[in-house]
Amino acid sequence: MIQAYNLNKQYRRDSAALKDVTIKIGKGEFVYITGPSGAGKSTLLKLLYAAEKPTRGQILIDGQNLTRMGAKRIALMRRRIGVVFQDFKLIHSRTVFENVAFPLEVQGKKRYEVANRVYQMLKHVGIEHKMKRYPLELSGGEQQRVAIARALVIDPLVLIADEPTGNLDPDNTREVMELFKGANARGTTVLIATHDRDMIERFPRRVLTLDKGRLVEDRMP
Ligand SMILES: Nc1ncnc2c1ncn2[C@@H]1O[C@H](COP(=O)(O)OP(=O)(O)OP(=O)(O)O)[C@@H](O)[C@H]1O
Repeated sequence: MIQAYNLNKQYRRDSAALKDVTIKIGKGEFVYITGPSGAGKSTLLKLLYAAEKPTRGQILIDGQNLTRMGAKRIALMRRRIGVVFQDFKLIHSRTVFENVAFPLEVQGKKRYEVANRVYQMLKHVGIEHKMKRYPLELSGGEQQRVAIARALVIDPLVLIADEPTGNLDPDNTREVMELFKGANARGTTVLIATHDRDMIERFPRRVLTLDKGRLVEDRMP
């Protein structure tokens, strides 16, 4: 599903955020990316969802070479990737419902289908009673669930989450993990960057460890 070969990323000439990272992640896998602060976790994810370009190396997603795609094809590929950011990146001027509807509208789905799927997804993450509220009227855990609903509503091929539980209490963390596990059980490949050792121990899965931009360990549970 995801193949990355000899990925290098230099934001500045004199330092590399990623050095020769090669990874293969199969369809339906659930993978953690861990490592100390500054190790390159967010950078790796950004390359995989094409928010940044590698300085060197190749990325194939579902057999398609991301590094050779033009802007249009990248936009099409992005529609198949759900991303959950640590700071949620919800649109504050839109309601919860509108935030989750957005990726479906971009796909050109019909209005009744959008309404139906958004409602089902909000119910799934347990936040349908707040669908008319605006993001800043919600707690951090609630906003996180909206962000997850927005990522999952498109039934993504790949779900990418950067420190998704960084600001959550243990109960919310558990619920978020259940949502990710559910998406994974339905066939979505899941990639999570995290510092949270507890989470990895509680839900053991494959762990890729980065350190100073290098992949230093690839461990199966
Ligand atoms: N936009 C940028 N411009 C310049 N340097 C950057 C940029 N983004 C990241 N870096 C540098 O690249 C390195 C890797 O950063 P990255 O954010 O990928 O690490 P991380 O493992 O996700 O860290 P954290 O756990 O603290 O979020 C760091 O040295 C960081 O300073």
